[in-house]
Amino acid sequence: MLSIIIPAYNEESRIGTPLKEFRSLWGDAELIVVSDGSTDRTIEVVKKIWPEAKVIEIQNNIGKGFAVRQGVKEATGDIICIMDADGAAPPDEFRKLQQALTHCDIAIGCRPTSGRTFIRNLVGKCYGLIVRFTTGLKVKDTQCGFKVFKKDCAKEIFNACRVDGFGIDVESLLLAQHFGYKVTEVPINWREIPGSKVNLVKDSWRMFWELFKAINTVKRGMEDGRIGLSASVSAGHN
Ligand SMILES: Nc1nc2c(ncn2[C@@H]2O[C@H](COP(=O)(O)OP(=O)(O)O[C@H]3O[C@H](CO)[C@@H](O)[C@H](O)[C@@H]3O)[C@@H](O)[C@H]2O)c(=O)[nH]1
Repeated sequence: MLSIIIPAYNEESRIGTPLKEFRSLWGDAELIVVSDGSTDRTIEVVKKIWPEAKVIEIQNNIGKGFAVRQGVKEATGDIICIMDADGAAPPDEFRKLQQALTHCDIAIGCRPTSGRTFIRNLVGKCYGLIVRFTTGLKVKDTQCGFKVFKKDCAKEIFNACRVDGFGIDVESLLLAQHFGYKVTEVPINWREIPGSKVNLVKDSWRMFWELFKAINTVKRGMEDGRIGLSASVSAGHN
């Protein structure tokens, strides 16, 4: 079974299209939408299109990372897909990531760079370089909002995650690297959808701070034994 987790903050105008598209192809999936502090009709739109959806509503706005962690806790599917609410990833791209899971634990979309504004591209490239330099991660597109995990691996990783904002994308991959999970990047089609919630000034600072925090959390977790090799990897099941 597939669980789809969507962190959503004031997404009434964007979430409808991807929900309709995904429902037509993956209608049996368990959909979990996590909204923290949305002040618009996001939840109504979700319930109208996908009445069986599990909706987690939190009163205050905390951030995408916090929302994703709550969603993963609730997920029961064997495969967990975490995706953005804007519908940038066409639904049939899921097949490519699902196929990749036959030889890895985490498959993440790798987006074409066309379609983004110059400044967004520049900030994204600088952030990516700093991430690779400070963490040794080999992943090119850590921030892609379309990622698929095997269930146990998602549960272990997100249970150890601590950051609440957009830094979760890097923290989860950093933990995957430390636990010894195999990550594959898969080139996917992508549609740039207007209406991003990312504030280039405020969120960039927060993402750098969360990168620093994630590196430290992993380091401390390894020192105190909270973070070690994953149970399945150390048992040789991988
Ligand atoms: N629950 C919740 N969800 C949030 C919040 N902030 C953003 N989100 C959700 O996070 C997703 C990504 O936000 P977008 O508004 O679509 O921004 P984007 O520019 O397309 O995001 C890109 O950059 C982010 C930062 O690098 C990436 O995290 C994201 O996956 C994507 O690549 C959307 O589903 C949005 O609703 C929040 O505070 N709470």
